[in-house]
Amino acid sequence: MVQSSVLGFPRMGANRELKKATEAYWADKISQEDLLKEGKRLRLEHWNIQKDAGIDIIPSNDFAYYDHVLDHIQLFGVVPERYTKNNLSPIDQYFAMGRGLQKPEQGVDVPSLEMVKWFDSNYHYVKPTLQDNQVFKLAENPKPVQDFKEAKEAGITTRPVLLGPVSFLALGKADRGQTIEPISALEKLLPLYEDLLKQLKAAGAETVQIDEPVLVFDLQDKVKNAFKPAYEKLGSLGDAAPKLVVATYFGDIVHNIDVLKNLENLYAIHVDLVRNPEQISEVIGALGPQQVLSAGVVDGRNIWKTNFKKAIELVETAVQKLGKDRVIVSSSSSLLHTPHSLDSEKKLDAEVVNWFSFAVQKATEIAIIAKAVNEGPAAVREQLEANAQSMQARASSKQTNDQAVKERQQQVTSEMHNRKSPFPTRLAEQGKTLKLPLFPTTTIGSFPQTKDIRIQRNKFTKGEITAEEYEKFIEKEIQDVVKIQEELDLDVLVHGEPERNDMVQYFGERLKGYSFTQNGWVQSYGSRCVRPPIVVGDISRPAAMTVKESKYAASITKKPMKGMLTGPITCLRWSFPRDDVHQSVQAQQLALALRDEVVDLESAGVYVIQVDEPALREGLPLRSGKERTDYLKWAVDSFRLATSGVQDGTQIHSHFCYSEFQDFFYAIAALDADVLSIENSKSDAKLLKVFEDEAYPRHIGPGVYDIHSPRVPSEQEIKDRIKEMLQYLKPEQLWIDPDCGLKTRQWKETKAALTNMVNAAKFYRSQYS
Ligand code: MET
Ligand SMILES: [Zn+2]
Repeated sequence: MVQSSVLGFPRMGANRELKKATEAYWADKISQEDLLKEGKRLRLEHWNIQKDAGIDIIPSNDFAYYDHVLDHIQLFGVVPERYTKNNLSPIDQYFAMGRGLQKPEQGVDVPSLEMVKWFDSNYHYVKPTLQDNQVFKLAENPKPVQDFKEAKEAGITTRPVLLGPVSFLALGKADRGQTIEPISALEKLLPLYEDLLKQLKAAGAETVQIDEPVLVFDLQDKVKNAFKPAYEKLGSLGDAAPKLVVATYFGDIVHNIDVLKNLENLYAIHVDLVRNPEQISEVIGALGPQQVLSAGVVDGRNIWKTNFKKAIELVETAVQKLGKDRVIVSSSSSLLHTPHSLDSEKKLDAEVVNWFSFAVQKATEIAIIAKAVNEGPAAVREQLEANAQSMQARASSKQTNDQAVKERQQQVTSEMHNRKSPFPTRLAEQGKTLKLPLFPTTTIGSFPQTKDIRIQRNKFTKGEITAEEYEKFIEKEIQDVVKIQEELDLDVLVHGEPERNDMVQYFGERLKGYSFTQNGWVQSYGSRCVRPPIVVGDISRPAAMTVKESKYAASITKKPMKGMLTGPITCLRWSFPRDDVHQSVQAQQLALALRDEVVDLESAGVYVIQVDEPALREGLPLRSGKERTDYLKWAVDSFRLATSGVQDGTQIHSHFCYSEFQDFFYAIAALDADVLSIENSKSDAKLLKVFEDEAYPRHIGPGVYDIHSPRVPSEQEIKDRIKEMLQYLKPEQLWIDPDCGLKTRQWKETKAALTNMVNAAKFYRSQYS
């Protein structure tokens, strides 16, 4: 029989209970025991949901209190010494690596490990950080075994999920000052996997899902060559270990298929057939005579209902070649990237809600597809009919098509993508308007989103306060942050974004063509969740979106005020995009809406405008080639279309919260932004060399401190960072700013950190002028 499986389930809970519990724990409001209890409750709830949906193969160890890669870091003892020397409890050590820990009274002050995007998703994982003489050590009572037993006690036999050894290392890096190539440690790491697999088997696990998502990349030879021997070794454990299901997702693996050939001891291979359905025949061709195909046909990355007809056809193709016993129907990836359940959505438009499916519903879809294949369509006739109707209704809905938007798109010309003059001319003009000192200081936009802000916003949403009252409150907030920034003596101010619930949602709510959920939260990193809006139709801007607040902020200070917008690619990437129209079309619609906004800001007297594009890089197709070139072309075009409507004296900034520009530099340069702010505090300043090598002429503010952590960097630390930066960047080119916005921080640490930052900038200012 075809079996149904899920690769992973969202962790947060129906009402983000995990977020609430971890944050309460961090704030010393609940005990460690309470936190662990809540974790257990959530795991059980999620297993039961999947069981009730009819899923045959339910994952365990997909749950994590912060991040599943961080779980593996601790599991294998890849814990840098700075986190081990304070005798923290295991979970405190874990959180210290995830988010840093500063407890002066206990003499603890450690920054977090680096956190980066998980493939091309908006989930972030903590990077395994290795030492030159890395020693691995399997944790006692390993979490995957604990979780398996926990489920078993509750009567559910799960399939534990592990991140595979090759991916674990390939996704890691050498610690600062170390030179180890992580993959070189594979041989030392493998025995721990062997040990772990044996323990899982002893606990009763029959199969294990080993994720090797790096197989979708173009791999370095060293990594690629490491695969076969590693899995020959793990596969050779025979009955001493569970059967291995090697899972890949977010791309095709055809270019790496040779490493999986003739590994007869692998029980199954999982592939993402939503992204790359065409890989099915080659993957089937590479399977050995007993091996099983796990067919990922229900999208783990979006919220659209699965087209049953197509999915069933795909599974049938596999069944015809392999037989029912050698096919598993599955989610394409973990469902981590999709919200928990549609059940709590009471306010969605009735027409639109019928097009959606969240994690709980997707689990049911998987079970239905398996049933249709096993028992024939008649067994699920009603569901199939309802599904076909929904597909039909969406395709022909008025909500998806807007003629005026389409016409405007036809009128876009190539000149609309260019600023009036080249950068040197613009710089001179901007110098006259803005009169900035050397090493200008600024922040990235948001200031702490205090409890009070959230309370007032909630009251406003619920209609408990009037629009005027809310507006007054926002104005007061803006006054406060402007005053604080003036006191801190920052050079380019921001209004602090108090009116924004989220940098994408806020814009989505003001654009036509979008739909919103009440509770569609998706984990972004740690306890942080986002609620991506959903693009359902053609996009346009009925009215100005940010002008009121920015104009007000500019009116109450003599210093330059920076207007703050989210760029077209980020709006698109951090929404759930349509799957019925190419993303380049959606990006251009967003760009046109933002272009109007940029021009309106300028007309309102805002002469510095930052258009954030933190998602630009994550949208980069995972492999080089035509797909990537095409993406870069339309992504860069959409940014330029959005920002090129202004005069030379208006300064366009852009912001990216990552520093890996190596494969990407030309796109960043092609944006033609006057100033870039980038994340840099946790990476080697050497990465900035690319700007020097390429003689990048425009201005750059590499972040001087980490904003994910409450830790306050000292003035000296910031000076040291600036000094490193000056090895690669010219003084007249350098801006001083934090890595990213400060909305997740508290005021106390924010003021302290910015004071140190401004002092460090002033120090260099006096040195160089
Ligand atoms: C993830 S990038 C965030 C940029 C935004 N302007 C902020 O400061 O929050
Ligand atoms: Zn950022």
